Amino acid sequence: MAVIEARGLCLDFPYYHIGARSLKKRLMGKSRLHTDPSNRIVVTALRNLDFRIGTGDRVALVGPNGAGKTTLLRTLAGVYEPVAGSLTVTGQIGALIDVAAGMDNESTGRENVRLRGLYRGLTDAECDRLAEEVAEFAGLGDFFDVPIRTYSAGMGVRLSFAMATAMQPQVLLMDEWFLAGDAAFMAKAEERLARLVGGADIMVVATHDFAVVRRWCNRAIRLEGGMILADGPVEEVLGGLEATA
Ligand SMILES: Nc1ncnc2c1ncn2[C@@H]1O[C@H](COP(=O)(O)OP(=O)(O)OP(=O)(O)O)[C@@H](O)[C@H]1O
Repeated sequence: MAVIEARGLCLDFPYYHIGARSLKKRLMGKSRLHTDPSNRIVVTALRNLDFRIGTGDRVALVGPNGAGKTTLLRTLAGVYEPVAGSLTVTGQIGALIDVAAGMDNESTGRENVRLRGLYRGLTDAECDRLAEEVAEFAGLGDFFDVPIRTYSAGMGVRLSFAMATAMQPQVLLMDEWFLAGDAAFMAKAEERLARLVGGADIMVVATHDFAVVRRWCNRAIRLEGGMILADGPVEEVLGGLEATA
């Protein structure tokens, strides 16, 4: 059974390159910036978050630009380490967050898929099958056997999507880029996405698109300034957001 539990979760980003004292003074008036014990400026991206997400929850992270949605997703995926509080994620994670995350630019599409499969503990034959399956869905033709640094943005999305959706996770974490494919690809992708979401115990998606929230989610967490302003059924949380828009 999959569970995500956060207690007093906090995350800061240090700004290493900001050294000038006058600049520091100017920035310090802003509420999310402060200095750490080493006198570096840090921005508080997530503040004191408490929540529990359990099996069956399809959660939308909503809120304005800079609210902390992507940072929270990446923290759930283990990309960032909290600076305070605790976070427990039980269940195998599948992340559709950064298109190129975990990919080697100099390797081909096929090599990248095989590497991912080996990392997940698949046998050689299973990796071959996985590569064939991804190749067919991504529809990259001969480009599947060319280094991925030569891919266009759309080709990168196709490969990442096909790869990320080829293995069923228990905890599915998604940023809204999955909607960015071309129309023909998305028509094909939607069915696969629905299967992936249906097969996951937990889904968390960061999005600005209320239609996406209403279609795919049963719960929404509203973030602003790195804090949780509301957490509950979709209509309740979106209603609060629409009222303040
Ligand atoms: N790598 C980073 N280094 C420094 N600050 C960062 C970094 N990533 C995010 N931040 C800061 O953390 C805060 C939250 O950003 P985040 O990207 O999580 O917001 P978001 O809600 O996903 O916004 P958007 O809707 O614009 O994608 C912002 O103040 C941002 O400037």
